Amino acid sequence: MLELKQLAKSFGEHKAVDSVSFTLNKGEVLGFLGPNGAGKSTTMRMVAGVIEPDRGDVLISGNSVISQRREAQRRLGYLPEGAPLYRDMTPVEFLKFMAAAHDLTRAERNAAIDRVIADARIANVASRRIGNLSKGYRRRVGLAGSLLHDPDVLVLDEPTDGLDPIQKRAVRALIARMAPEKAILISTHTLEEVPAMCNRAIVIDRGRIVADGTPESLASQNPGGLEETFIKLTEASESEAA
Ligand SMILES: Nc1ncnc2c1ncn2[C@@H]1O[C@H](COP(=O)(O)OP(=O)(O)OP(=O)(O)O)[C@@H](O)[C@H]1O
Repeated sequence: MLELKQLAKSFGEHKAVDSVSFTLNKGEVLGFLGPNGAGKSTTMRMVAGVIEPDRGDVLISGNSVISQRREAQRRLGYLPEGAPLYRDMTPVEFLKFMAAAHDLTRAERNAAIDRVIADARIANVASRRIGNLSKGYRRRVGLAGSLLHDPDVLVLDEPTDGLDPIQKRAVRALIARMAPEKAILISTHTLEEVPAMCNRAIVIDRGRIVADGTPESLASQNPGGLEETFIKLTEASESEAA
């Protein structure tokens, strides 16, 4: 469903993403892990077609984000880092706007909006101004927007950031419900939620993949579990940054 082919992006002299390749199949929920500045968001933004790679390509259900951009984006749901834009809209207005961008018919639109409001649990704030919502609710409005067109592939940049424990659990449950029909790529800094949410994990460091396996297999490599494996794989870049 999702294929990254030797994806690369530099900012000036700095290689943010350095030849990243992997394939994600239906039913896979991939935890995309790495220290600050490792290249996670840059990779996700290239997958979403927000920035162009210097080299490589991304196929979404067989469609290139470069040469078949519209078809590719039709099959992709993307939750960017941070809050959604359009702070002056209400969630319902934002979702109508997103539905129009996806060319949904009026009947499809209304059904889809009802579905994602329920899934993201935002009914109680649906008529308030987005700019006045808490960080967690804004995150959930963004998540609702990414799910509206029922995409094959979901790219979620820190979807549980800013959520309280109850809402984190609700988002994990939603991801688990959607997982069998989709390929889902999730970045997170919360390693404890990886085994609960993901059936595969990739660690990226200085723009390159340094580990790819199940959360259990990565955790079993060290007595301290996933956290110790993560630190060992990425400590060189931490000391470089210091
Ligand atoms: N628009 C940009 N211009 C210049 N440098 C950038 C830009 N976007 C990202 N970078 C740099 O590219 C590198 C990778 O950044 P990226 O945001 O992809 O990392 P990340 O793994 O998502 O980090 P974090 O966990 O902190 O969100 C960093 O060194 C960052 O400073």
